[in-house]
Amino acid sequence: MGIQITPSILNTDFSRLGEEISRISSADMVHVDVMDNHFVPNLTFGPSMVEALSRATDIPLDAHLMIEDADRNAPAYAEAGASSVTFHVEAAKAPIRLAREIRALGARASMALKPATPIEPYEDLLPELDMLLVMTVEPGFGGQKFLDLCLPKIRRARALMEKHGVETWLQVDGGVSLETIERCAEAGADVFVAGSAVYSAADPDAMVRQLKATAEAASPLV
Ligand SMILES: O=C(CO)[C@H](O)[C@H](O)COP(=O)(O)O
Repeated sequence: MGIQITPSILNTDFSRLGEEISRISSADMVHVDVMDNHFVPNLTFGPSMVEALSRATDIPLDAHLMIEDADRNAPAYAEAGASSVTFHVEAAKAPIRLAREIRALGARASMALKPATPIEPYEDLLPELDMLLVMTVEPGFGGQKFLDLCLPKIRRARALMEKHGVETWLQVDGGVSLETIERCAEAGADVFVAGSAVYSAADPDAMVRQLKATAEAASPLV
């Protein structure tokens, strides 16, 4: 699949989301940050918004669920039309069963790790996942500073994927910009969420293309 850029719409104008998405036509996916005001101290979208967005664009929706009780709540986002559904392992009681349920509903199953959550206890889950998300900020808000301390985890995750021989995508999310994307790509990430970097640019679509070219130049995978 190569390098993918998935702009986050978290810091856009929610009163005109369709237009905001039409400004990033080069995006590989649209990253939809779902927050429940419990798992994180912020509140955003629910399944009905994902369903509405799926009608507003042909770009696949990448739903990142920062919500409690993922086992019960995540399948609704696959049913709502998200192409990829990411649950947090910290909020899931039975991650393997949940990943299988998401796949059975026709979506890509993905699991996220907060900055302090290690990958090693979950390496046997990798064959069950289409994508692993390594958070590079504390989840909850856009516009935060990239945490360099997460880079070793990205490297370890890539090494574990090679060890298990899986095709799982490795996504990074939080503080990704032209300044930080090279470090993530060099460490082995291949899917990049970028919110403020894209939407604060004068031409968001040109920024998507520039981020992609920068990551491609730095990636050992391409
Ligand atoms: O998951 C998130 C916050 O919890 C956002 O996707 C992320 O922070 C994107 O915004 P930015 O690129 O501005 O950091």
